[in-house]
Amino acid sequence: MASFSCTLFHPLYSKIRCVSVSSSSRGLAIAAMSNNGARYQNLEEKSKIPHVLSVAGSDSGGGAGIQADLKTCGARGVYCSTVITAVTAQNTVGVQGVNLVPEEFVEEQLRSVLADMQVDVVKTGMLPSIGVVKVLCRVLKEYKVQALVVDPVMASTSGDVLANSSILAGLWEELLPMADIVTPNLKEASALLGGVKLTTVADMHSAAKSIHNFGPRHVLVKGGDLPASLDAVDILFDGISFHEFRASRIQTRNTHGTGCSLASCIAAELAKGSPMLQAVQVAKRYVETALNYSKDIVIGSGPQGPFDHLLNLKHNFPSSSRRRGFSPDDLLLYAVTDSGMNKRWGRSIPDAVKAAIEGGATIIQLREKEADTREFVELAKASLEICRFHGVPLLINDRVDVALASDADGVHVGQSDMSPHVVRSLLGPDKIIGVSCKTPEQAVQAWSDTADYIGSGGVFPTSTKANNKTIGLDGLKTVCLASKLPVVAIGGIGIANAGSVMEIGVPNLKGVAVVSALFDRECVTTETRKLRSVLTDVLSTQASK
Ligand SMILES: Nc1ncnc2c1ncn2[C@@H]1O[C@H](COP(=O)(O)OP(=O)(O)O)[C@@H](O)[C@H]1O
Ligand SMILES: Cc1ncc(COP(=O)(O)O)c(N)n1
Repeated sequence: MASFSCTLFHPLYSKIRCVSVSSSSRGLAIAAMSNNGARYQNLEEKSKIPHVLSVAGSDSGGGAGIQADLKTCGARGVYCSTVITAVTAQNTVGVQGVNLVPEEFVEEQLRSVLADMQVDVVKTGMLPSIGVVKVLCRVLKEYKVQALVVDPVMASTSGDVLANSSILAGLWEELLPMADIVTPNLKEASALLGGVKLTTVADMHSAAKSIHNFGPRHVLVKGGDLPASLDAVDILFDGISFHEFRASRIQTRNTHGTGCSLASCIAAELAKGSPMLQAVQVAKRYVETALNYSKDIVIGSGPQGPFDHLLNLKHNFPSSSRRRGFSPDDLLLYAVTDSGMNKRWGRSIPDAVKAAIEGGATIIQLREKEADTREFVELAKASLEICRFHGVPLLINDRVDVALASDADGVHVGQSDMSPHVVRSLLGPDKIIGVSCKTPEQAVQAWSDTADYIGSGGVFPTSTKANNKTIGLDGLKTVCLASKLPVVAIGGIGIANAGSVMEIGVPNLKGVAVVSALFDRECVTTETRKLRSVLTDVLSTQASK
């Protein structure tokens, strides 16, 4: 094994550092580091967040080990600190190299974190030598934590050895008796039991019971590798009863790191205060969802890829139809669908969307006041496919749930709908949020509520919205002048008056939103094309001034 030349691990490094905290008690360490212990402890009570310490190896491929633990805890809303026991050169093909961190430096990392950082749960992964196991057990005896989760990592799924059998004695005699749960896969369970063959769910039951004799409070034997099993079955034994956790087996090559992620998710749930059974249940569901979500992503060319812990990669970057960011110019010709009108003309909503885009609409909003939720989601998904193909953003009127379920590009809300601030917290930083505003005060509020644009109107009387007060061109201009956000005008706008709206002379008025003038007509494409040409003429006149 290669030796370390990196300064980080140089023995001198510890000498030139400031005095380390040597208190053996977490509470004492915190008080010692504060000028005002009482005030600090008060703060601790108020803002304490669940904290998992992962003691594991680094996986350069980012799918397993420390990297999986960090991502899993992040996804579950739990803070994760790390003690690195080994650095591996690893990818989707296998493990090309392993470099061990010296035991003394593992100990130094452990003490740094445990003395200071209020760890709730310790989760262990790759412990590459008996020396590291012993150091860990010694240090853990000094610091009280709520729970210890042991994933007895011995080999990667590619079959490469990450810890040899010399660590077994340390597991049997010292670590397992301290563990609240140990989570071996079939091979690890077999190794812990001296090489017995495990090929059925019944074998998993008896293995869990035998491993329990080493002293852990719970044993979870994972069946990800159970041959010929349609489901992914895991067996938990708590010393009295067996519990079976079953998930459908996801057909995917992206299962690298499932074991690490399951264990760190259990640790995260325990840190939040869940009982063991519930923690395992949530963790199992988390892994299944993440695998299902990322079953088709392609990272690396080897036989085993990582999965998407944050359930986000595919979401944000569909390879062929990636959505670009929002631009105020998207507001130029804003088409708002109305199911009643389209039905009258014998058109489905996706057909209406397609026709509007072909005529030159630059953004689409689905406004469905009558559709059932399930139908609305399906309409949104079908419309989104068309919008993505043409690079046109799709927004949903009012229904944040439908936007989330369909992965639409954003939501438009009114003054009595969910606050844009809350919508933002649900949709995240990338989605587009629009707000209807009639007054300058509402426009200012929309900006501080993190909206992307405002819709202002009704500019002219309209039959589309009952009891809607009109603000006229003067009202529109007042709102635009107060707004730091781009504005789209709405309400009774069509080919005949769109020019007069765009000519009110405020630079942040970026376009017109139209319902009846496009969709209460026989040919949506023709009407959209005519309106687009009016708007293009206004823009070119403005540009030439
Ligand atoms: N293809 C799959 N579909 C669904 N769940 C799976 C799949 N493969 C593994 N799991 C689950 O992932 C978790 C980790 O199991 P396993 O892959 O056996 O561990 P390890 O990564 O330690 O080998 C278990 O809950 C297992 O049931
Ligand atoms: C650093 C490190 N720790 C753990 C694993 C096990 O993960 P898997 O069984 O999914 O290969 C790994 N491959 N690398």
